[in-house]
Amino acid sequence: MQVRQSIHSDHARQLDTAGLRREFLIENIFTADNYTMTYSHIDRIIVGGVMPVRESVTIGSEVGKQLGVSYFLERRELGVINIGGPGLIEVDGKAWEIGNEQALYVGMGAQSVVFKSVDASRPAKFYYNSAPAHTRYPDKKITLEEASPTTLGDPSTSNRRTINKFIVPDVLPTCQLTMGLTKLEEGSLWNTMPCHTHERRMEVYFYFDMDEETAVFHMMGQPQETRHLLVHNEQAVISPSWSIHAGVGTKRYTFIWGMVGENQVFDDMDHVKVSELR
Ligand SMILES: O=C[C@H](O)[C@@H](O)CC(=O)C(=O)O
Ligand SMILES: [Zn+2]
Repeated sequence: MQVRQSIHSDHARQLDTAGLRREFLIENIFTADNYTMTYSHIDRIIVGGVMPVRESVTIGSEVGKQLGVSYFLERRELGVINIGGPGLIEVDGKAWEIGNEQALYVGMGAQSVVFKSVDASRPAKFYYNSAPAHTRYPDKKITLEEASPTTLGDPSTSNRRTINKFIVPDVLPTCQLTMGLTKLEEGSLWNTMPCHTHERRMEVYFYFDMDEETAVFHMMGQPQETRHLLVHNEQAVISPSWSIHAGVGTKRYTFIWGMVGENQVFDDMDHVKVSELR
C-alpha cells in the first residue's frame, strides 16, 4: 500500500515536474494476478486496480492491519468498474458477473471480496475506489444502460463526450462514494473544459483506452496557478478540492472519475471561466 499525504496548494505550486508526479500521479494501476493500492489522506480515498489473470485475487487481512481493522471493508465501501474482459467478483460467497464497462458497488461490512477473470487471454481489469463508510447499503451491479448516459459538449470545442453515472444517488444509495465513466467521441480531445473546482469534494481521475503513443495533458492546480501532468494509458490522478481537473488528449480517450466528500450532488461545482484561467 502506497500512502499519499494531503497537500496544501501553497506547497503544490512550488513543485517541479517530478514533484507534481510524485504527489498527484499514480503510474501503475494494474499488475497481473495482484492488486495495487494507493491510500490518499485526502478524504481517505483508496484507489487501485485488481487484475486477476490465472489466479483469483483477494484484498486480504494484510490490508486490515494497515487500516487498523480486521478486514478491508469493515468500515469502508467499495466501487469497482471493469475495463477489461469478463470477470467475477465474489462477495461473501455470492458471485457477481461483471463484464466490460459494468460496475459493482459493495457495501460496508463485506468480509470477503474475491476477484476472478473468466478468460486468462482476456483478463478482467477492475479499477476501484473505496471510501470510509458508516452504514451498510446493499451491494448492486450497475450496467452501462443503468448509468443514465448523457452526451454533451460540441465538436467545435473538441469535447463531445458521454458521461455515464454508475454510482450516483439516482442509481443507488452509498455513504459518500460516487463514480462514473466519461467517453470521448472520435476527434474529441477535451474533458471538463470550461473547468471547475469543488471545495466540498475531492476527485480521482483514471485515464484509459489509450494507445501507446498517446498522452493526456491533465490540467491541475488552482484556477490562476495551473500546472499539468503528462498522463499515459491506465494511470490515475489525485485531484484535491482546490484543484481544477480537466484534460486534453493527443487522441480521444476514456476516463473514470470518482468523488468523495461533503455531498453527492453531481452539479455542485464552482465553474471557472476560461478567461479567468492563468
Ligand atoms: O465533478 C464532475 C467530474 O469532474 C466529471 O464528472 C466531469 C466529466 O466527466 C466531464 O465533464 O467530462
Ligand atoms: Zn469535478
